[in-house]
Amino acid sequence: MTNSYVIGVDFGTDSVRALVVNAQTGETAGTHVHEYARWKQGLYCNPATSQFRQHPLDYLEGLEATITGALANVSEDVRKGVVGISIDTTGSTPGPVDETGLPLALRPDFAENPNGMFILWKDHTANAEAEEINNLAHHWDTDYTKYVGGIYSSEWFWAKMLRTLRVDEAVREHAFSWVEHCDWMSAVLTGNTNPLTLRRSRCAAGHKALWHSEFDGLPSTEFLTKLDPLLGGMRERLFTDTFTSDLPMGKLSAEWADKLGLSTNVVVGVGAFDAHMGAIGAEIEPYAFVRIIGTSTCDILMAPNEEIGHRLIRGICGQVDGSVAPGMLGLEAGQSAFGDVYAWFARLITGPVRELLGTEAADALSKQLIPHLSAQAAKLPVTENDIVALDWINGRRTPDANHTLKAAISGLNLGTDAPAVFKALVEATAFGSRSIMERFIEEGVPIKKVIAIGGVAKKSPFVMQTLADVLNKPIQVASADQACALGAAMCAAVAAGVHPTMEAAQKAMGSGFDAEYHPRAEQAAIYETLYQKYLKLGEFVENK
Ligand SMILES: Nc1ncnc2c1ncn2[C@@H]1O[C@H](COP(=O)(O)OP(=O)(O)O)[C@@H](O)[C@H]1O
Ligand SMILES: O=C(CO)[C@@H](O)[C@@H](O)COP(=O)(O)O
Repeated sequence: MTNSYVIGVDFGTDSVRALVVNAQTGETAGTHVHEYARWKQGLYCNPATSQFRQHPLDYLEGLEATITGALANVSEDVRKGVVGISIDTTGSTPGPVDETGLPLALRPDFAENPNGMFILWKDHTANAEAEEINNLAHHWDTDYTKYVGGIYSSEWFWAKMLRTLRVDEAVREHAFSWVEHCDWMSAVLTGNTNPLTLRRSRCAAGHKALWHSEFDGLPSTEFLTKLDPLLGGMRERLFTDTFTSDLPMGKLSAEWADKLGLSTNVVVGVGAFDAHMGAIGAEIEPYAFVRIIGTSTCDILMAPNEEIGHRLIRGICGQVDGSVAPGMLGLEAGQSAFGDVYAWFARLITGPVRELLGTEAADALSKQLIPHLSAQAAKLPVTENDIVALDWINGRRTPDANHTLKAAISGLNLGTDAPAVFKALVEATAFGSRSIMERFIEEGVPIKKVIAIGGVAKKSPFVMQTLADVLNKPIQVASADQACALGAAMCAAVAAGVHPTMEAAQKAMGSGFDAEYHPRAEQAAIYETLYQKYLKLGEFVENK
């Protein structure tokens, strides 16, 4: 049998990667990673106001660089054998586009305007708009938030669009429609970016844009214009149908086939979010809880529609038929900051070093800091009197989204040193994870196993052991270094017809697990007490 190959492209927060994978065996034939040049310089962002924007040129450059890079050293047989490409991205990361589907920032008049760019998932500039959406939805005939946990978040599509239309007259005038990053990227490869006809992802639409078949698609025009007359006509300029990622978006355009050195017969699959395709790559199965642990966490659970579909799960990021695999309910939750909590602490320490001793010293320190703090923190005993911290440094995504919340650290004294604070921060991220797990269980969704993927899961045995102790459950870490890109490749294999179902693609292409963390009974018992303290501190901060 001749082998066919598929390409999975994973657009993360800081970088994008592509994997060329044998669709029969799952073996990697080529890979390439690219960092976003403008993002790396901090352009168009202002962390103090929670503004995080990404320029579409960063994405286009990354798309070309990663695919050509991943194909650079493969044989001619492999290149000719490529039959499909699928893309995942972060989300909700929407941007305004003109009538041709061109992101406004690609027009000369918007080239430097952050409001014409993609609004990254972690941008929380639309807190007020999210609150308005919640207030209106909770008093409307149909509560449009019911399938997204009952709370709309400022990380999502409508809040970001509404806020941008309000604050920027030029965008208001020129934004014909809006697209999610995952939809635009896949559309670009097909050459059809027309916002009225490109195939929109079920995953993005259902989890972030309040799309549901029960609502005949998006919320009604009455609802949207009541929210703000600025949204008048927008429903018609968006979409009614949505598509699951087993389906093709189209075929590679002549322009991109030429750029990438591939054929125009290559199928481009419908896009989805990184976490959802990552869950496929991590061989998700019903009631497995897959945690993508990196800058943030995104937690994905999949359950048969007939078993959970009738139940509304409170405070999560949505339950969407087909957001992971067709025919299954995909449930999403997560933490707005996980590794970002550690990154913040590292910046706190390296910041003055950078100013006083220069970049070289700060960079050298920065490289070693988290591994060093982890090693030191791992030596500390776990006691009931330890420092307790909250992980809400970028607000709380779940349970019960609230991005106005802030983090806190309690229990410091003159003896507290950096490893002790770092340990408390790691525990805080684990307690945040525990509260998500508890919510699923309280709502009647059992968790049969925990699987982890993502940078932190791969890099930090200390964090993973702490997490296993706090959850008091074993955690399996998927072997794939790039589980999201591998999941995208599996989706491409189904969209291109190599495998009939996601399950079949997982079976053929999955790479299993290479580490397992087991809870340590002594620490797990102490963490029961510390978790109660975490909940109490959270209650205090939330209600003060
Ligand atoms: N050794 C480490 N231990 C714990 N966290 C780490 C370590 N190295 C990096 N991180 C964290 O990993 C996060 C990046 O995760 P990664 O999965 O690589 O990226 P992304 O979230 O963009 O996909 C950063 O927030 C960083 O603080
Ligand atoms: O929220 C989602 C998906 O719904 C993620 O895209 C978001 O957490 C970003 O993930 P990363 O931490 O950059 O991997």
